This record gives sequence, structure tokens and C-alpha cells, in this order.
Amino acid sequence: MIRLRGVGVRLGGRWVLRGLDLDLPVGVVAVTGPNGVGKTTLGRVLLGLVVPDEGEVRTDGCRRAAVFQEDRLCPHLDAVANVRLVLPRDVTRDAVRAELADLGLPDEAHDRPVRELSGGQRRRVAIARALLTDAPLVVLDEPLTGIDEDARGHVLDRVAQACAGRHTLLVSHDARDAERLGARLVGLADGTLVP
Ligand SMILES: Nc1ncnc2c1ncn2[C@@H]1O[C@H](COP(=O)(O)OP(=O)(O)OP(=O)(O)O)[C@@H](O)[C@H]1O
Repeated sequence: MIRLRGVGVRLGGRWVLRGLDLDLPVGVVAVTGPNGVGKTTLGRVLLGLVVPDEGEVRTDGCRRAAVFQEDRLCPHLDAVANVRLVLPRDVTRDAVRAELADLGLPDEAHDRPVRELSGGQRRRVAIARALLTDAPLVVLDEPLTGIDEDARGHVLDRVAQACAGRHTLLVSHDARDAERLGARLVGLADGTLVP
């Protein structure tokens, strides 16, 4: 179990999260809420990128993977190389190509520097990078940003498949995404989670 208890985070002189409790069992918890309410901050706490000012974070030191709100790719590296950066050396370029193709990235884009790809294409690279790790804890912050309507269903199904058996936090403004992933939906308001 991944567990947060009484977590509080102060940013810019105010409490963004306060008294927040979260149990993240195997499966998907989807957090929703208005802009600026603290969803990304919650994800960053789980990733260990923000250390709370109060409360307890229990992740048992497990490895983590993320799709960040921004893609955070290395612009000069090609798509395959970006994904391989986080994978064991024995994962071949072909294995990465298969994942990229499944996520709808055209073959001709696999070997191009990602700065030459479109926003939606770069997003697919960022998703592949998270899915191909076997990290037990996954944070997906608006993973479908920029993915066209026709592809969303398939990408979500691939996310569901790859995240099966992992502890996954999805940040999304779209309840349909949560539904397709079979997620437990919670809201974030006034610094804490609400059912
Ligand atoms: N480094 C920072 N310094 C000061 N304030 C910050 C910092 N990072 C975030 N904040 C503030 O914390 C609050 C929560 O931000 P956060 O990005 O977690 O919200 P969010 O719910 O993910 O929003 P969105 O839906 O727009 O992505 C916002 O009011 C934001 O301005």
C-alpha cells in the first residue's frame, strides 16, 4: 500500500495541501479538481519531488514512473533514445519501437529528434517512457493532453494494460478517462481529498 497521512505542503506562502490522507492500493485512483487546486503537487509528493512540510508519506522506497504535465523529453534525442534513457540497457530499440507504434507514433517519427515531432507525437513518447518501465508506482498528470480524439480510447486501453498491478495516480479533468481506466475517482478541494 502507498499511503499519505496528514500531508501538508506550503508553496508561495500558503498551504496548497493540508491534512491530506490518501491510500493508493494497486489500481488507479483518479484525482480531479479545478486549476491550481494542487493535483500536480500531490503527484509530485508521491514522486518524491516535493517533500511535505507536514505529514507522512509511505511509498516503501518503490521505484516510480511518471508522465509529467510537460513532456520532459530531451529535445535533441530521437524518440526511441528518449524512452531508452529510463530503461535497462538490454531493452532493445525494437522493443521501444513496438510500444511507440502501438501508441500510434508513425514509424518514420521513431528516429527523429523529438524537437521535430508534433505535440501529440511527443506526448506519445512521454507515455511510452512511463509505460515501459516496470516501476510499481506511476503518476500520470493529464497524460492525454494533445492526443487526438480518435486515439484516446486506444491509448487509455494501453495505459490500463501497462498499469495493471501497479499503484497509479491519474490526474485528469476528464471523468471519461478515469472511467475507461476503471479508476476510483476523488476530488481535491481546500487542500484535501473529497470523495
Ligand atoms: N513552485 C511554486 N511556488 C509557489 N506556488 C506554487 C508553486 N508550484 C505551484 N504553486 C501553486 O500551488 C497551487 C497548486 O498548483 P498545482 O500545479 O499543484 O495545481 P493543479 O491542480 O495541478 O493545477 P492545474 O489543473 O492547472 O494543472 C497553485 O496555486 C500554484 O500557483
